[in-house]
Amino acid sequence: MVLSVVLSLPCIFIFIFFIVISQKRKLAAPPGPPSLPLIGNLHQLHHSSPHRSLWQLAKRYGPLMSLRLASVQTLVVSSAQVAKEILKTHDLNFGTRPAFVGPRKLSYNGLDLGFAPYGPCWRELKKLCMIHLFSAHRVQSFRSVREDEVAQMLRKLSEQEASGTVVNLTEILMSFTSSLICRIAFGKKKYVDEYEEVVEKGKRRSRLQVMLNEAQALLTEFFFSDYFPLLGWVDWLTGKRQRLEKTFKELDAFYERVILEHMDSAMAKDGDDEKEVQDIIDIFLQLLRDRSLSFHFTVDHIKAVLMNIFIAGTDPPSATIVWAMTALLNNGEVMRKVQGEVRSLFGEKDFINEDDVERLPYLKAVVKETLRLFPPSPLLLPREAIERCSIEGYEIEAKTLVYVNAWAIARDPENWEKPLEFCPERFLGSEMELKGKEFEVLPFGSGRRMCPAKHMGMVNVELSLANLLHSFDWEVDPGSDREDMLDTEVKPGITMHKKTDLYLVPKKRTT
Ligand code: HEM
Repeated sequence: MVLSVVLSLPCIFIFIFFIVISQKRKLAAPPGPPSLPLIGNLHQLHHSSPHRSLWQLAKRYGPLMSLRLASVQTLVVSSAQVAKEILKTHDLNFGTRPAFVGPRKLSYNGLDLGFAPYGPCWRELKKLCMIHLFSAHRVQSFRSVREDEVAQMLRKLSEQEASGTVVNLTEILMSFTSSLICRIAFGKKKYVDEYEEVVEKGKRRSRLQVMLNEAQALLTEFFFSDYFPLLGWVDWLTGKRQRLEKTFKELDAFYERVILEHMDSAMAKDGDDEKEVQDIIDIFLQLLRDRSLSFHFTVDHIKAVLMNIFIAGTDPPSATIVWAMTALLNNGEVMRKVQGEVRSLFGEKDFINEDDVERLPYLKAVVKETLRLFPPSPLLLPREAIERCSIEGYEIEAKTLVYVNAWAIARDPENWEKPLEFCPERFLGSEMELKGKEFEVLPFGSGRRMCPAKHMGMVNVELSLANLLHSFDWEVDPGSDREDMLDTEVKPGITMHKKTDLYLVPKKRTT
Protein backbone atom coordinates (compact mmCIF):
# COMPACT_ATOMS: atom_id res chain seq x y z
CA MET A 1 0.00 0.00 0.00
CA VAL A 2 2.72 2.45 1.13
CA LEU A 3 4.78 1.40 -1.88
CA SER A 4 1.99 2.11 -4.34
CA VAL A 5 1.36 5.57 -2.78
CA VAL A 6 5.08 6.38 -3.03
CA LEU A 7 5.21 5.22 -6.65
CA SER A 8 2.17 7.26 -7.64
CA LEU A 9 3.46 10.47 -6.00
CA PRO A 10 5.60 11.58 -9.00
CA CYS A 11 2.60 11.08 -11.30
CA ILE A 12 0.40 13.21 -9.04
CA PHE A 13 3.10 15.94 -8.93
CA ILE A 14 3.46 15.91 -12.72
CA PHE A 15 -0.35 16.08 -13.11
CA ILE A 16 -0.59 19.07 -10.72
CA PHE A 17 2.39 20.73 -12.43
CA PHE A 18 0.68 20.56 -15.85
CA ILE A 19 -2.62 21.86 -14.47
CA VAL A 20 -0.84 24.88 -12.90
CA ILE A 21 1.10 25.56 -16.12
CA SER A 22 -1.99 25.32 -18.33
CA GLN A 23 -3.92 27.60 -15.95
CA LYS A 24 -1.09 30.13 -16.16
CA ARG A 25 -1.03 29.92 -19.96
CA LYS A 26 -4.77 30.61 -20.25
CA LEU A 27 -5.02 34.24 -21.19
CA ALA A 28 -7.37 36.61 -19.47
CA ALA A 29 -10.58 37.81 -21.12
CA PRO A 30 -10.57 41.49 -22.14
CA PRO A 31 -11.58 43.92 -19.40
CA GLY A 32 -15.17 45.05 -19.09
CA PRO A 33 -17.75 46.43 -16.68
CA PRO A 34 -19.08 44.17 -13.92
CA SER A 35 -22.24 42.38 -14.94
CA LEU A 36 -25.48 41.64 -13.10
CA PRO A 37 -26.79 38.11 -12.58
CA LEU A 38 -28.90 36.86 -15.51
CA ILE A 39 -29.06 40.05 -17.57
CA GLY A 40 -25.31 40.69 -17.55
CA ASN A 41 -24.70 44.16 -19.04
CA LEU A 42 -27.92 44.42 -21.07
CA HIS A 43 -29.13 47.30 -18.89
CA GLN A 44 -26.08 49.38 -19.91
CA LEU A 45 -27.05 49.58 -23.59
CA HIS A 46 -29.12 52.56 -24.67
CA HIS A 47 -32.14 51.39 -26.70
CA SER A 48 -31.76 53.71 -29.71
CA SER A 49 -28.04 54.55 -29.50
CA PRO A 50 -26.13 51.50 -28.23
CA HIS A 51 -23.04 52.86 -30.05
CA ARG A 52 -23.05 55.87 -27.71
CA SER A 53 -23.34 53.84 -24.49
CA LEU A 54 -20.64 51.44 -25.72
CA TRP A 55 -18.34 54.40 -26.47
CA GLN A 56 -18.83 55.71 -22.91
CA LEU A 57 -18.01 52.27 -21.47
CA ALA A 58 -14.99 51.88 -23.77
CA LYS A 59 -13.53 55.16 -22.46
CA ARG A 60 -13.32 53.42 -19.10
CA TYR A 61 -12.50 49.83 -20.06
CA GLY A 62 -10.50 50.24 -23.25
CA PRO A 63 -10.79 49.62 -27.00
CA LEU A 64 -11.14 45.86 -26.55
CA MET A 65 -13.93 45.38 -24.05
CA SER A 66 -15.85 42.33 -22.82
CA LEU A 67 -19.52 42.45 -21.99
CA ARG A 68 -22.10 39.83 -21.22
CA LEU A 69 -25.45 40.41 -22.89
CA ALA A 70 -27.46 37.97 -20.78
CA SER A 71 -26.02 34.59 -21.86
CA VAL A 72 -24.07 35.95 -24.84
CA GLN A 73 -20.37 36.70 -24.39
CA THR A 74 -19.70 39.91 -26.33
CA LEU A 75 -16.64 41.82 -27.49
CA VAL A 76 -16.72 45.51 -28.37
CA VAL A 77 -13.98 47.05 -30.49
CA SER A 78 -13.47 50.82 -30.29
CA SER A 79 -10.11 51.70 -31.83
CA ALA A 80 -8.70 51.63 -35.36
CA GLN A 81 -5.80 49.43 -34.23
CA VAL A 82 -8.01 46.71 -32.70
CA ALA A 83 -10.47 46.97 -35.61
CA LYS A 84 -7.57 46.13 -37.92
CA GLU A 85 -6.76 43.07 -35.79
CA ILE A 86 -10.34 41.81 -36.04
CA LEU A 87 -11.23 42.83 -39.61
CA LYS A 88 -7.88 42.19 -41.28
CA THR A 89 -5.45 40.02 -39.30
CA HIS A 90 -8.18 37.70 -37.95
CA ASP A 91 -10.82 38.44 -40.60
CA LEU A 92 -11.41 34.77 -41.44
CA ASN A 93 -12.03 33.87 -37.80
CA PHE A 94 -14.52 36.76 -37.43
CA GLY A 95 -16.11 36.31 -40.87
CA THR A 96 -19.35 34.75 -39.70
CA ARG A 97 -22.60 36.26 -38.35
CA PRO A 98 -24.53 35.23 -35.24
CA ALA A 99 -27.71 33.20 -35.94
CA PHE A 100 -30.22 35.55 -34.31
CA VAL A 101 -33.92 34.72 -34.65
CA GLY A 102 -35.06 37.73 -36.76
CA PRO A 103 -32.30 37.68 -39.40
CA ARG A 104 -32.39 33.87 -39.55
CA LYS A 105 -36.10 33.79 -40.40
CA LEU A 106 -36.05 36.68 -42.88
CA SER A 107 -32.98 35.28 -44.65
CA TYR A 108 -34.60 31.86 -45.28
CA ASN A 109 -32.36 30.33 -42.65
CA GLY A 110 -29.16 32.01 -43.81
CA LEU A 111 -29.45 31.73 -47.60
CA ASP A 112 -28.67 35.43 -48.08
CA LEU A 113 -25.47 37.43 -48.24
CA GLY A 114 -25.74 39.65 -45.16
CA PHE A 115 -26.73 37.27 -42.35
CA ALA A 116 -25.58 33.88 -43.65
CA PRO A 117 -22.90 32.00 -41.70
CA TYR A 118 -19.46 31.97 -43.31
CA GLY A 119 -18.91 28.84 -45.41
CA PRO A 120 -18.68 27.50 -48.97
CA CYS A 121 -22.31 28.45 -49.86
CA TRP A 122 -21.87 32.03 -48.69
CA ARG A 123 -18.56 32.28 -50.58
CA GLU A 124 -20.14 31.08 -53.83
CA LEU A 125 -23.15 33.36 -53.44
CA LYS A 126 -20.88 36.32 -52.73
CA LYS A 127 -18.81 35.61 -55.85
CA LEU A 128 -21.97 35.38 -57.92
CA CYS A 129 -23.40 38.66 -56.54
CA MET A 130 -20.10 40.51 -56.97
CA ILE A 131 -19.97 39.56 -60.65
CA HIS A 132 -23.63 39.81 -61.59
CA LEU A 133 -25.10 42.46 -59.26
CA PHE A 134 -22.50 44.77 -57.79
CA SER A 135 -19.75 45.02 -60.44
CA ALA A 136 -18.91 48.50 -61.78
CA HIS A 137 -20.30 47.37 -65.15
CA ARG A 138 -23.65 46.33 -63.63
CA VAL A 139 -23.90 49.52 -61.53
CA GLN A 140 -23.29 51.49 -64.73
CA SER A 141 -26.09 49.58 -66.48
CA PHE A 142 -28.57 51.10 -64.00
CA ARG A 143 -27.38 54.67 -64.66
CA SER A 144 -30.40 55.71 -66.76
CA VAL A 145 -32.76 54.38 -64.04
CA ARG A 146 -30.94 56.34 -61.34
CA GLU A 147 -30.88 59.57 -63.32
CA ASP A 148 -34.56 59.19 -64.18
CA GLU A 149 -35.55 58.61 -60.54
CA VAL A 150 -33.53 61.65 -59.37
CA ALA A 151 -35.17 63.77 -62.10
CA GLN A 152 -38.62 62.60 -60.92
CA MET A 153 -37.75 63.50 -57.33
CA LEU A 154 -36.69 67.01 -58.46
CA ARG A 155 -39.98 67.43 -60.36
CA LYS A 156 -41.97 66.44 -57.27
CA LEU A 157 -39.98 68.94 -55.17
CA SER A 158 -40.51 71.70 -57.77
CA GLU A 159 -44.28 71.12 -57.66
CA GLN A 160 -44.28 71.31 -53.89
CA GLU A 161 -42.11 74.43 -54.00
CA ALA A 162 -44.48 76.10 -56.46
CA SER A 163 -47.43 75.43 -54.17
CA GLY A 164 -45.45 76.79 -51.21
CA THR A 165 -45.62 73.49 -49.29
CA VAL A 166 -43.13 72.56 -46.61
CA VAL A 167 -41.54 69.25 -47.64
CA ASN A 168 -40.76 66.28 -45.49
CA LEU A 169 -37.37 65.58 -47.08
CA THR A 170 -36.89 62.38 -45.04
CA GLU A 171 -40.08 60.90 -46.55
CA ILE A 172 -39.24 62.08 -50.06
CA LEU A 173 -35.79 60.49 -49.89
CA MET A 174 -37.14 57.19 -48.55
CA SER A 175 -39.64 57.07 -51.37
CA PHE A 176 -36.88 57.97 -53.87
CA THR A 177 -34.54 55.19 -52.71
CA SER A 178 -37.29 52.56 -52.54
CA SER A 179 -38.60 53.43 -56.03
CA LEU A 180 -35.04 53.26 -57.30
CA ILE A 181 -34.37 49.86 -55.73
CA CYS A 182 -37.76 48.60 -56.95
CA ARG A 183 -36.85 49.48 -60.52
CA ILE A 184 -33.34 48.05 -60.20
CA ALA A 185 -34.63 44.83 -58.62
CA PHE A 186 -37.95 44.31 -60.46
CA GLY A 187 -37.70 46.59 -63.46
CA LYS A 188 -40.88 48.45 -62.49
CA LYS A 189 -42.16 50.78 -59.85
CA LYS A 190 -45.66 49.42 -60.25
CA TYR A 191 -45.17 47.17 -57.24
CA VAL A 192 -44.74 50.20 -54.98
CA ASP A 193 -47.94 51.78 -56.34
CA GLU A 194 -49.99 48.57 -56.45
CA TYR A 195 -49.12 47.83 -52.88
CA GLU A 196 -50.43 51.23 -51.77
CA GLU A 197 -53.07 51.26 -49.08
CA VAL A 198 -55.30 53.99 -47.67
CA VAL A 199 -54.32 54.94 -44.11
CA GLU A 200 -56.89 57.65 -43.52
CA LYS A 201 -59.01 59.89 -45.70
CA GLY A 202 -56.85 61.35 -48.45
CA LYS A 203 -53.66 59.74 -47.12
CA ARG A 204 -52.06 56.70 -48.75
CA ARG A 205 -48.96 54.75 -47.94
CA SER A 206 -47.00 52.03 -49.64
CA ARG A 207 -47.76 48.62 -48.13
CA LEU A 208 -44.41 47.45 -49.47
CA GLN A 209 -42.68 50.22 -47.53
CA VAL A 210 -44.58 49.22 -44.36
CA MET A 211 -43.51 45.57 -44.82
CA LEU A 212 -39.91 46.62 -45.30
CA ASN A 213 -39.96 48.93 -42.28
CA GLU A 214 -41.32 46.05 -40.22
CA ALA A 215 -38.64 43.68 -41.57
CA GLN A 216 -35.98 46.29 -40.78
CA ALA A 217 -37.26 46.58 -37.20
CA LEU A 218 -37.42 42.78 -36.77
CA LEU A 219 -33.80 42.37 -37.84
CA THR A 220 -32.67 44.14 -34.66
CA GLU A 221 -35.64 43.36 -32.41
CA PHE A 222 -34.75 41.90 -29.01
CA PHE A 223 -35.85 38.24 -28.94
CA PHE A 224 -35.59 36.35 -25.65
CA SER A 225 -34.58 33.25 -27.63
CA ASP A 226 -31.31 34.95 -28.61
CA TYR A 227 -30.18 35.98 -25.15
CA PHE A 228 -32.12 33.69 -22.75
CA PRO A 229 -32.49 30.41 -24.70
CA LEU A 230 -34.64 28.86 -21.95
CA LEU A 231 -37.12 31.73 -22.16
CA GLY A 232 -37.74 31.52 -25.91
CA TRP A 233 -41.46 30.93 -25.25
CA VAL A 234 -41.73 34.55 -23.99
CA ASP A 235 -41.32 35.70 -27.63
CA TRP A 236 -44.53 33.81 -28.50
CA LEU A 237 -46.28 35.15 -25.41
CA THR A 238 -45.44 38.75 -26.30
CA GLY A 239 -46.51 38.21 -29.93
CA LYS A 240 -43.07 38.98 -31.39
CA ARG A 241 -42.68 35.59 -33.03
CA GLN A 242 -46.13 35.91 -34.60
CA ARG A 243 -45.14 39.37 -35.93
CA LEU A 244 -42.01 37.83 -37.44
CA GLU A 245 -43.95 34.96 -39.04
CA LYS A 246 -46.56 37.36 -40.46
CA THR A 247 -43.95 39.70 -41.99
CA PHE A 248 -42.04 36.75 -43.40
CA LYS A 249 -45.18 35.29 -45.03
CA GLU A 250 -46.22 38.64 -46.46
CA LEU A 251 -42.78 39.35 -47.94
CA ASP A 252 -42.50 35.79 -49.23
CA ALA A 253 -45.83 36.09 -51.07
CA PHE A 254 -44.66 39.37 -52.58
CA TYR A 255 -41.33 37.93 -53.82
CA GLU A 256 -43.15 34.86 -55.13
CA ARG A 257 -45.54 36.94 -57.17
CA VAL A 258 -42.81 39.13 -58.67
CA ILE A 259 -40.63 36.12 -59.53
CA LEU A 260 -43.55 34.29 -61.18
CA GLU A 261 -44.46 37.37 -63.21
CA HIS A 262 -40.86 37.60 -64.44
CA MET A 263 -40.86 33.89 -65.33
CA ASP A 264 -44.12 34.31 -67.28
CA SER A 265 -42.92 37.32 -69.21
CA ALA A 266 -39.59 35.60 -70.01
CA MET A 267 -41.53 32.62 -71.42
CA ALA A 268 -43.86 34.88 -73.40
CA LYS A 269 -40.88 36.56 -75.03
CA ASP A 270 -39.24 33.21 -75.67
CA GLY A 271 -35.94 34.67 -74.59
CA ASP A 272 -35.12 36.44 -77.84
CA ASP A 273 -36.37 39.90 -76.99
CA GLU A 274 -33.65 41.20 -74.61
CA LYS A 275 -34.72 43.97 -72.22
CA GLU A 276 -32.86 47.25 -72.48
CA VAL A 277 -31.95 47.15 -68.78
CA GLN A 278 -31.94 43.72 -67.15
CA ASP A 279 -33.31 43.94 -63.61
CA ILE A 280 -31.98 41.87 -60.71
CA ILE A 281 -34.72 39.22 -60.96
CA ASP A 282 -33.98 38.75 -64.70
CA ILE A 283 -30.32 38.22 -63.81
CA PHE A 284 -31.12 35.76 -61.02
CA LEU A 285 -33.57 33.79 -63.16
CA GLN A 286 -30.95 33.48 -65.85
CA LEU A 287 -28.55 32.11 -63.20
CA LEU A 288 -31.22 29.72 -61.98
CA ARG A 289 -31.59 28.30 -65.49
CA ASP A 290 -27.81 28.08 -65.84
CA ARG A 291 -26.99 24.68 -64.37
CA SER A 292 -23.22 25.24 -64.36
CA LEU A 293 -23.16 27.00 -60.97
CA SER A 294 -20.95 25.30 -58.40
CA PHE A 295 -23.64 25.31 -55.70
CA HIS A 296 -27.33 24.54 -55.51
CA PHE A 297 -28.83 27.98 -56.23
CA THR A 298 -32.57 28.08 -55.50
CA VAL A 299 -35.55 30.44 -55.58
CA ASP A 300 -35.14 30.83 -51.79
CA HIS A 301 -31.62 32.22 -52.37
CA ILE A 302 -33.16 34.82 -54.70
CA LYS A 303 -35.78 35.79 -52.12
CA ALA A 304 -33.18 36.00 -49.33
CA VAL A 305 -30.87 38.25 -51.37
CA LEU A 306 -33.85 40.42 -52.38
CA MET A 307 -34.43 41.07 -48.67
CA ASN A 308 -30.79 42.26 -48.35
CA ILE A 309 -31.03 44.45 -51.42
CA PHE A 310 -34.28 46.04 -50.33
CA ILE A 311 -33.24 46.82 -46.78
CA ALA A 312 -29.62 47.74 -47.46
CA GLY A 313 -30.41 49.50 -50.71
CA THR A 314 -33.06 51.88 -49.39
CA ASP A 315 -32.21 52.72 -45.78
CA PRO A 316 -28.46 53.51 -45.67
CA PRO A 317 -28.47 55.76 -48.78
CA SER A 318 -31.55 57.74 -47.72
CA ALA A 319 -30.27 58.06 -44.13
CA THR A 320 -26.91 59.33 -45.47
CA ILE A 321 -28.53 62.05 -47.61
CA VAL A 322 -30.68 63.20 -44.67
CA TRP A 323 -27.59 63.37 -42.44
CA ALA A 324 -25.68 65.28 -45.15
CA MET A 325 -28.47 67.86 -45.46
CA THR A 326 -28.68 68.17 -41.65
CA ALA A 327 -24.92 68.70 -41.37
CA LEU A 328 -24.94 71.25 -44.22
CA LEU A 329 -27.80 73.23 -42.67
CA ASN A 330 -25.87 73.25 -39.40
CA ASN A 331 -22.70 74.46 -41.18
CA GLY A 332 -23.61 77.39 -43.40
CA GLU A 333 -20.06 77.94 -44.69
CA VAL A 334 -19.77 74.34 -45.95
CA MET A 335 -23.23 74.63 -47.56
CA ARG A 336 -22.15 77.80 -49.41
CA LYS A 337 -18.94 76.14 -50.55
CA VAL A 338 -20.53 72.95 -51.85
CA GLN A 339 -23.37 74.79 -53.60
CA GLY A 340 -20.76 77.17 -55.03
CA GLU A 341 -18.84 74.23 -56.49
CA VAL A 342 -21.91 72.59 -58.06
CA ARG A 343 -23.36 75.81 -59.44
CA SER A 344 -20.15 77.41 -60.69
CA LEU A 345 -19.40 74.34 -62.81
CA PHE A 346 -22.93 73.47 -63.91
CA GLY A 347 -24.97 76.62 -63.29
CA GLU A 348 -26.45 76.66 -66.78
CA LYS A 349 -27.59 73.03 -66.68
CA ASP A 350 -30.97 71.75 -65.42
CA PHE A 351 -29.64 68.43 -64.24
CA ILE A 352 -26.33 67.11 -62.93
CA ASN A 353 -25.59 63.71 -64.46
CA GLU A 354 -23.19 61.03 -63.26
CA ASP A 355 -20.29 62.27 -65.41
CA ASP A 356 -20.72 65.75 -63.89
CA VAL A 357 -20.54 64.31 -60.37
CA GLU A 358 -17.03 63.04 -61.12
CA ARG A 359 -15.95 66.69 -61.43
CA LEU A 360 -17.15 67.63 -57.92
CA PRO A 361 -14.35 66.86 -55.43
CA TYR A 362 -15.82 69.01 -52.64
CA LEU A 363 -19.23 67.34 -52.91
CA LYS A 364 -17.51 63.96 -52.71
CA ALA A 365 -15.63 65.14 -49.61
CA VAL A 366 -18.97 66.26 -48.06
CA VAL A 367 -20.36 62.74 -48.58
CA LYS A 368 -17.27 61.13 -47.01
CA GLU A 369 -17.36 63.50 -44.04
CA THR A 370 -21.07 62.70 -43.57
CA LEU A 371 -20.30 58.98 -43.57
CA ARG A 372 -17.48 59.56 -41.06
CA LEU A 373 -19.69 61.36 -38.53
CA PHE A 374 -22.96 59.55 -39.28
CA PRO A 375 -22.23 56.00 -40.49
CA PRO A 376 -25.66 54.44 -41.23
CA SER A 377 -24.53 51.21 -39.50
CA PRO A 378 -22.66 52.60 -36.48
CA LEU A 379 -21.81 49.11 -35.15
CA LEU A 380 -21.48 47.54 -38.65
CA LEU A 381 -23.29 44.18 -38.75
CA PRO A 382 -22.51 41.87 -35.81
CA ARG A 383 -19.86 39.19 -36.29
CA GLU A 384 -19.06 36.04 -34.33
CA ALA A 385 -15.77 34.33 -33.50
CA ILE A 386 -15.58 30.96 -35.26
CA GLU A 387 -12.76 29.59 -33.07
CA ARG A 388 -11.03 30.56 -29.86
CA CYS A 389 -8.20 33.02 -30.54
CA SER A 390 -6.07 35.64 -28.85
CA ILE A 391 -6.26 39.35 -29.66
CA GLU A 392 -3.84 41.88 -28.14
CA GLY A 393 -2.87 39.31 -25.52
CA TYR A 394 -6.46 38.55 -24.46
CA GLU A 395 -8.37 35.34 -24.92
CA ILE A 396 -11.48 35.44 -27.11
CA GLU A 397 -13.76 32.41 -26.83
CA ALA A 398 -15.38 30.73 -29.85
CA LYS A 399 -18.93 32.03 -30.50
CA THR A 400 -18.18 35.41 -28.91
CA LEU A 401 -20.41 38.07 -30.46
CA VAL A 402 -18.36 40.98 -31.87
CA TYR A 403 -19.38 44.59 -32.43
CA VAL A 404 -17.01 47.04 -34.13
CA ASN A 405 -18.01 50.53 -33.04
CA ALA A 406 -17.32 52.32 -36.34
CA TRP A 407 -19.16 55.41 -35.07
CA ALA A 408 -16.80 55.76 -32.08
CA ILE A 409 -13.64 54.96 -34.07
CA ALA A 410 -14.41 57.72 -36.58
CA ARG A 411 -14.70 60.23 -33.70
CA ASP A 412 -11.55 59.14 -31.89
CA PRO A 413 -9.30 62.16 -31.18
CA GLU A 414 -6.30 59.81 -31.52
CA ASN A 415 -7.03 59.63 -35.26
CA TRP A 416 -8.84 62.84 -36.09
CA GLU A 417 -8.15 66.49 -35.46
CA LYS A 418 -11.24 68.25 -34.05
CA PRO A 419 -13.16 64.99 -34.57
CA LEU A 420 -16.62 66.39 -33.85
CA GLU A 421 -16.39 69.19 -36.43
CA PHE A 422 -18.03 68.70 -39.81
CA CYS A 423 -15.04 69.51 -41.97
CA PRO A 424 -15.05 67.98 -45.50
CA GLU A 425 -11.65 69.63 -46.16
CA ARG A 426 -10.02 66.74 -44.25
CA PHE A 427 -10.85 64.47 -47.20
CA LEU A 428 -9.70 66.87 -49.94
CA GLY A 429 -6.56 65.55 -51.56
CA SER A 430 -6.61 62.54 -49.20
CA GLU A 431 -6.28 59.00 -50.49
CA MET A 432 -9.10 57.76 -48.23
CA GLU A 433 -11.69 56.04 -50.42
CA LEU A 434 -13.65 54.28 -47.64
CA LYS A 435 -12.82 50.90 -49.14
CA GLY A 436 -12.15 49.33 -45.76
CA LYS A 437 -8.39 49.89 -45.95
CA GLU A 438 -8.26 52.80 -43.51
CA PHE A 439 -9.45 51.55 -40.15
CA GLU A 440 -10.04 55.08 -38.79
CA VAL A 441 -13.17 55.36 -40.94
CA LEU A 442 -15.24 52.28 -41.71
CA PRO A 443 -18.76 53.24 -42.88
CA PHE A 444 -18.84 50.22 -45.22
CA GLY A 445 -17.00 47.85 -42.85
CA SER A 446 -13.92 45.95 -43.97
CA GLY A 447 -12.68 42.50 -44.87
CA ARG A 448 -14.70 39.56 -46.17
CA ARG A 449 -18.02 40.84 -44.86
CA MET A 450 -17.55 44.42 -46.04
CA CYS A 451 -20.49 46.00 -47.90
CA PRO A 452 -20.39 44.55 -51.43
CA ALA A 453 -22.42 47.47 -52.82
CA LYS A 454 -20.25 50.39 -51.74
CA HIS A 455 -20.01 51.68 -55.29
CA MET A 456 -23.77 51.47 -55.87
CA GLY A 457 -24.48 53.19 -52.53
CA MET A 458 -22.01 56.03 -53.15
CA VAL A 459 -23.29 56.75 -56.67
CA ASN A 460 -26.90 56.98 -55.40
CA VAL A 461 -25.96 59.36 -52.60
CA GLU A 462 -23.64 61.62 -54.64
CA LEU A 463 -26.00 61.96 -57.60
CA SER A 464 -29.07 62.82 -55.55
CA LEU A 465 -27.25 65.17 -53.16
CA ALA A 466 -25.58 67.04 -56.05
CA ASN A 467 -28.97 67.65 -57.66
CA LEU A 468 -30.75 68.65 -54.44
CA LEU A 469 -28.03 71.27 -53.85
CA HIS A 470 -27.90 72.38 -57.47
CA SER A 471 -31.64 72.94 -57.97
CA PHE A 472 -32.72 74.39 -54.63
CA ASP A 473 -31.75 76.57 -51.72
CA TRP A 474 -32.89 75.01 -48.46
CA GLU A 475 -34.29 76.48 -45.27
CA VAL A 476 -35.66 74.94 -42.12
CA ASP A 477 -39.47 75.07 -41.95
CA PRO A 478 -40.17 78.27 -39.92
CA GLY A 479 -43.06 76.43 -38.22
CA SER A 480 -40.75 73.77 -36.75
CA ASP A 481 -38.32 74.09 -33.88
CA ARG A 482 -34.93 74.68 -35.59
CA GLU A 483 -33.04 72.90 -32.83
CA ASP A 484 -35.26 69.80 -33.06
CA MET A 485 -35.04 69.84 -36.82
CA LEU A 486 -31.26 69.95 -36.93
CA ASP A 487 -30.42 67.81 -33.91
CA THR A 488 -28.54 64.56 -34.33
CA GLU A 489 -30.66 62.25 -32.15
CA VAL A 490 -31.29 58.85 -33.73
CA LYS A 491 -34.12 56.32 -34.11
CA PRO A 492 -33.63 52.70 -32.99
CA GLY A 493 -33.07 50.17 -35.80
CA ILE A 494 -30.46 48.43 -37.92
CA THR A 495 -29.83 51.71 -39.80
CA MET A 496 -29.05 54.93 -37.92
CA HIS A 497 -31.84 57.25 -39.07
CA LYS A 498 -32.26 60.77 -37.78
CA LYS A 499 -34.93 60.78 -35.05
CA THR A 500 -36.93 63.78 -36.27
CA ASP A 501 -37.91 63.97 -39.92
CA LEU A 502 -36.36 66.85 -41.82
CA TYR A 503 -39.09 69.40 -42.70
CA LEU A 504 -37.59 71.96 -45.07
CA VAL A 505 -38.64 74.73 -47.42
CA PRO A 506 -37.02 74.40 -50.86
CA LYS A 507 -36.51 77.60 -52.91
CA LYS A 508 -35.79 77.23 -56.62
CA ARG A 509 -32.22 78.35 -57.39
CA THR A 510 -32.03 81.92 -58.65
CA THR A 511 -28.27 82.20 -59.23
C1 HEM B 1 -24.56 54.55 -48.14
C2 HEM B 1 -24.75 53.31 -48.49
C3 HEM B 1 -24.35 52.08 -47.71
C4 HEM B 1 -23.64 51.94 -46.54
C5 HEM B 1 -23.04 53.04 -45.68
C6 HEM B 1 -23.54 50.51 -46.26
C7 HEM B 1 -22.89 49.96 -45.15
C8 HEM B 1 -22.77 48.61 -44.90
C9 HEM B 1 -22.10 48.04 -43.75
C10 HEM B 1 -21.43 48.82 -42.64
C11 HEM B 1 -22.16 46.68 -43.85
C12 HEM B 1 -21.59 45.66 -42.86
C13 HEM B 1 -20.13 45.45 -43.15
C14 HEM B 1 -19.38 44.62 -42.14
O1 HEM B 1 -19.98 43.86 -41.37
O2 HEM B 1 -18.13 44.74 -42.12
C15 HEM B 1 -22.89 46.38 -45.07
C16 HEM B 1 -23.15 45.12 -45.52
C17 HEM B 1 -23.91 44.86 -46.63
N1 HEM B 1 -24.45 45.78 -47.51
FE1 HEM B 1 -24.21 47.78 -47.48
N2 HEM B 1 -24.18 49.82 -47.26
C18 HEM B 1 -24.68 50.73 -48.16
C19 HEM B 1 -25.39 50.45 -49.31
C20 HEM B 1 -25.74 49.20 -49.74
C21 HEM B 1 -26.53 48.91 -50.92
C22 HEM B 1 -27.05 49.97 -51.91
C23 HEM B 1 -26.67 47.55 -50.97
C24 HEM B 1 -27.39 46.69 -51.98
C25 HEM B 1 -28.20 47.09 -52.90
C26 HEM B 1 -25.95 46.98 -49.83
C27 HEM B 1 -25.85 45.63 -49.55
C28 HEM B 1 -25.16 45.10 -48.48
C29 HEM B 1 -25.06 43.65 -48.20
C30 HEM B 1 -25.68 42.54 -49.04
C31 HEM B 1 -24.27 43.51 -47.04
C32 HEM B 1 -23.86 42.22 -46.34
C33 HEM B 1 -22.46 41.79 -46.74
C34 HEM B 1 -21.97 40.52 -46.06
O3 HEM B 1 -22.37 40.20 -44.94
O4 HEM B 1 -21.15 39.84 -46.65
N3 HEM B 1 -25.40 48.02 -49.10
N4 HEM B 1 -23.25 47.58 -45.70
